[in-house]
Amino acid sequence: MLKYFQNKYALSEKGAKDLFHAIIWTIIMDISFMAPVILGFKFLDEYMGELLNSSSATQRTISYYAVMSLAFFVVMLVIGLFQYNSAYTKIYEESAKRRISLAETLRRLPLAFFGKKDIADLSATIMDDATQIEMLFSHSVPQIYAAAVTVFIMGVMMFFYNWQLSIAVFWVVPVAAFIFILTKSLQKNMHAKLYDIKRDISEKIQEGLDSAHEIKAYNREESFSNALNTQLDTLEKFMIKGELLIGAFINLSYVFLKLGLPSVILYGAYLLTQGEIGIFTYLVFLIVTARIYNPIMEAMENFALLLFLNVRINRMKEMDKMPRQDGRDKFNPKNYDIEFKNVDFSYQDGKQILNNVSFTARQGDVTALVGPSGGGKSTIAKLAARFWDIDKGAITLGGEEISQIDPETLLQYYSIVFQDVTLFNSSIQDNIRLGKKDATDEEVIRAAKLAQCHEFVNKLPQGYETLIGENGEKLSGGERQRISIARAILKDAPIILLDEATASLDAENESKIQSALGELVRNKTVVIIAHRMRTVLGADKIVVIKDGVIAEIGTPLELKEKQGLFSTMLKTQYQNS
Ligand SMILES: Nc1ncnc2c1ncn2[C@@H]1O[C@H](COP(=O)(O)OP(=O)(O)OP(=O)(O)O)[C@@H](O)[C@H]1O
Repeated sequence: MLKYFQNKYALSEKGAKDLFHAIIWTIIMDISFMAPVILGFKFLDEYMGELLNSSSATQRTISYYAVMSLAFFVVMLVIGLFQYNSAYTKIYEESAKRRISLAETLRRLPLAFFGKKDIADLSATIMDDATQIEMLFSHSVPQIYAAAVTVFIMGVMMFFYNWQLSIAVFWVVPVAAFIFILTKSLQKNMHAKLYDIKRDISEKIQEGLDSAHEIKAYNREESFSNALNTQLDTLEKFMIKGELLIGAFINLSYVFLKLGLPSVILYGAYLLTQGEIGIFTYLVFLIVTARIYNPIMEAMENFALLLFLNVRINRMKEMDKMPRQDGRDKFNPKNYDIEFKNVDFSYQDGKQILNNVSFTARQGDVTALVGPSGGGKSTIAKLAARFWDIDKGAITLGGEEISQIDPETLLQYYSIVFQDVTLFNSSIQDNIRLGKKDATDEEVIRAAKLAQCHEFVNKLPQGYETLIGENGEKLSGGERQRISIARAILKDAPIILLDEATASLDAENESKIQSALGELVRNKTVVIIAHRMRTVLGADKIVVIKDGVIAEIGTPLELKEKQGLFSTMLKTQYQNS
């Protein structure tokens, strides 16, 4: 049973146990709620009997039942507390664990995953789905199981009490359940589709927020909001259609359930007139019948919600299956040479991007990756830092395969300066300090000076304390890039991965960044994605990548003399400059 809960609802072992306890306590609570009715009848039975017999015990009977009622009240209160604790407190604890485990899954996903995968989808799974699941587990799941067991127990008791009237009470249940089950696959499909539509809408909104500048700059506001409105219209129409269709079926099954009470009234009256049952039995059945359908209806409503839960749980299971990156925490490479050995690689879409790539980037050398756009240069740089795991071959650092090293441990040895600099909405000082969180103010300023930041920072109103806005929006492109270089200088990692994207900068900014880079790369293993031939000519080794394979490899001089792709690129760039 526990294993079943674990698999079906993606729970931890403890979570499955807690759910089981919650169900048991809800059953006890449901049954205890029937107790006042039974007690009431017992009282009426005795009291009326005593009244009719003019017995003197009436007063004692009232006191006895008053004490019993009080005792039941206390017992129900205690049961209620246990039920609340098991169904709510424990389930919220499980939910907190679930969120942490999802976050842990995210932490273990390949870093590059976050570049492509929609963040809206991931955050929806962690926050929204986890909240919905939490609600359903505390409010619905225990109630469904408990209702089924409670109604079964009550049914058996009633059957033994009077089987003929019990048939009048329960004949409607299988009919209503049958109609309800007919809608199950309809509801399942509807929930899955609804979930997809909602996800698309949140992705669209996220996209709008991310590219608000571009949308404005290219005057796309109208077409963007039209597209969003169309999606919202689809959602509305789909929800109305689904509600009408499913609502019709569900109401039909409720109507059938309600037929139970008239059945008992009529059939009971018949049995009464035939003298087969007494008035007391008739009344007991009438009152119990009036109550017994409520848990069944509640269970049906909850069951409908549960179908929605499946969609969300499947989404979580999907996330659990994503490729995780694990590895050793302990790593002391004997040197910082990075070696690619016959590496094949494809992204998740399966299209092969790199084919049999082999080269070594030696410690103390600058290794430049050059080649036509889309050839695979950035992919190689990202693979060198284990942003993704490769399909074939090996990538080693200091002779050890990086696929065996925990990514967080590995990244301690890297400073990465890519084109798309990410800055945080805090002070310049904090943004630089990201490179080394315990750096002193002096160290931060030293790195800023080396990265040619000090001058522009001093001109800002609050200097290093100046808040730079979302992703550094208050800074120029060159300034943002120099801050990211300062960060890398502060980190002082032995390996530098650098996307030298300075082509679009003005001459002054470019030369400033050049001198900052010169400082950064001194005596390190440097892999640079080079766009300008000036940098390339100073490199120790050039690797020319075209269509995912190494077209040429050698020193600048060797490649110039070879008169191949590199020499053509060199000439083209000189002609254009
Ligand atoms: N996350 C990704 N998922 C799927 N394909 C990708 C992903 N990133 C890159 N690609 C594809 O891999 C190929 C190589 O891309 P990459 O960015 O490595 O090339 P590049 O040589 O650095 O190009 P550029 O000089 O234009 O930056 C391209 O065809 C690109 O479309």
